[in-house]
Amino acid sequence: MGYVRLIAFALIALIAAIAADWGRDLAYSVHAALVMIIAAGLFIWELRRLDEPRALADPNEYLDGPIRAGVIATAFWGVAGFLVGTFIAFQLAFPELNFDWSEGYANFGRLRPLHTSAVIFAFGGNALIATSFYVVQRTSAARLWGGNAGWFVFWGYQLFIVLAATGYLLGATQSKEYAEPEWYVDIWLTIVWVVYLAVFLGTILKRREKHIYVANWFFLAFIVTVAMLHVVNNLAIPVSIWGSKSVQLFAGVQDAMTQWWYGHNAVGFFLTAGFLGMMYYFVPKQAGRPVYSYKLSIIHFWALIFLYIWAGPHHLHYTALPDWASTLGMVFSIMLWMPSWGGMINGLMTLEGAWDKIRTDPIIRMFVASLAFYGMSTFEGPMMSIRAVNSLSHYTDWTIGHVHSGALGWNGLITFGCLYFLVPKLWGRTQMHSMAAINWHFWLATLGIVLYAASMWVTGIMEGLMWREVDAQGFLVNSFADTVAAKFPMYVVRGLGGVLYLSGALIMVWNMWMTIRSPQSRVSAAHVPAE
Ligand code: HEM
Ligand code: HEM
Ligand SMILES: [Cu+2]
Repeated sequence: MGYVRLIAFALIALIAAIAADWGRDLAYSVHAALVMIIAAGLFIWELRRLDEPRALADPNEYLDGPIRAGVIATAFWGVAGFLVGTFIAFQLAFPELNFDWSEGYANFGRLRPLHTSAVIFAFGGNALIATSFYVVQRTSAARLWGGNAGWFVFWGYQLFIVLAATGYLLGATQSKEYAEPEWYVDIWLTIVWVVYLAVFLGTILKRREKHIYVANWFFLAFIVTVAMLHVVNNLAIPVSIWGSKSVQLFAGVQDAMTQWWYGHNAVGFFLTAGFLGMMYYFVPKQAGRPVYSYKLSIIHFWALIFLYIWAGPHHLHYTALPDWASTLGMVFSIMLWMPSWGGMINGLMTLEGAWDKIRTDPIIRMFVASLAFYGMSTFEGPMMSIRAVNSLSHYTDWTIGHVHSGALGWNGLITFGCLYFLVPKLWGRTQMHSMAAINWHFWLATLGIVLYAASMWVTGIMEGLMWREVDAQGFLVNSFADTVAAKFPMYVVRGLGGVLYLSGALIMVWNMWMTIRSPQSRVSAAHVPAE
């Protein structure tokens, strides 16, 4: 087995070396060189441990290594993504920050996809992979399936992130929002994702608990649907296998519809279903209370996944898309309000009998605030999907405000709560190093979100109204530049919101570091059924 791997690594290094040499563009050559270095490194590593005896893993212990790594990666990419977000926020306020010397690499246009991918896929994705591996093992009372495949998923996913991020800076993009990576990065992600699905499903199949806990339903829906979305939206033909450029299979409005079917369900399954999986395990655990209603969880699960899939056309109102399709998207979006609030209610009501914890437990407070923002953005979304409302909100900062109340509030806060839950558990500590620091994090993050969302609602509605303002003769009153100038103060406020949010995350990193570093005895990780 060791020799097979040696040969494989050698072959990959060789092919990558040729690809780096023949590469037709910079991003492709740099990526090939990177793959070559990694494969060569793995070759040497494999060679050096060839005749070392392999310690057999104890099948009665959970595989927590990839989860610990995932927790650290989540915090790391979170800070990186928030930092880029804050920087591009200031670039919009102060265009001089698009420096001449970094033009073509670090201007707004290149950094924006870096931000969105870093926060959604690197921060959110690592959080989802780590928590799903944690939850599926505990609720199945079984070790992660597939030996070290969990490690492959972790490292394979980090490689995907690095290829995507460096690709954007070097100019490789297929120009589809949230699906910017080019064809070979997409293929790599597909491989990693299929292994992820296998590890997750394998663990569920060998479970020693009769029931599949509801959190796993949500995680599974997330993994399966993202696989489907990713493959269909990335159907493309490379111009050459020695270059990064590719041509999309679909064209025109069909391509746009495929893209927003993908984009909207990235929200629905990546940023919602997966995170609801987190919610269903960590909120009851931290509150010490059972889930409010299993019946509700099943009803809102099926309603959510059935309705989300149809709502994509609300991103394409007033376009070449036929009216009926846009109406369909609008109707399904409005219906989506109900299952969304079903999830929020189930999470919040789990605290029944433990409401006092909002005052005493900063982690619970994060979960509750997160659910409140989830409720808020899933009320705002259906409203924005109404054609008449969308004619005002579309193209404005209102959309950006909507995005970030969901992303910073719901996804961000729930992830922080989970990290605070996981770090002491995974490193065998009784609790986080500083509870006061969690409190600080909570307030900095919340204030940051409020500044962000409030400023975007103000500029968004303002610019929407300015664009449509006409005088008595029917002429437009404002030029586009007028609206940009009017937005300046609000852009500064948004940037400050980012600074606050980022500072909170830095405090979390310090707190995690202090907790992991502190000398305490390790607790064993043996199976506890249905923990
Ligand atoms: C410190 C925190 C953050 C700041 C300051 C920030 C800032 C920004 C800025 C300035 C933009 C570009 C807006 C524009 O083009 O007008 C943006 C876009 C975006 N950000 Fe963030 N961001 C932050 C955190 C996050 C997080 C945590 C997520 C997701 C989990 C996120 C997801 C997005 C998305 C999806 C977009 C694209 C929105 C669209 O195209 O409608 N951001 N962000
Ligand atoms: C019932 C739930 C939701 C509905 C019906 C909904 C609906 C909408 C609508 C109508 C838009 C504006 C489209 C446009 O004018 O271009 C939008 C944009 C967006 N929403 Fe939501 N939303 C929902 C929940 C969420 C949540 C919870 C999040 C984040 C966690 C989110 C993230 C986004 C993002 C990232 C965009 C910007 C897409 C772009 O780049 O243009 N949405 N949503
Ligand atoms: Cu949508």
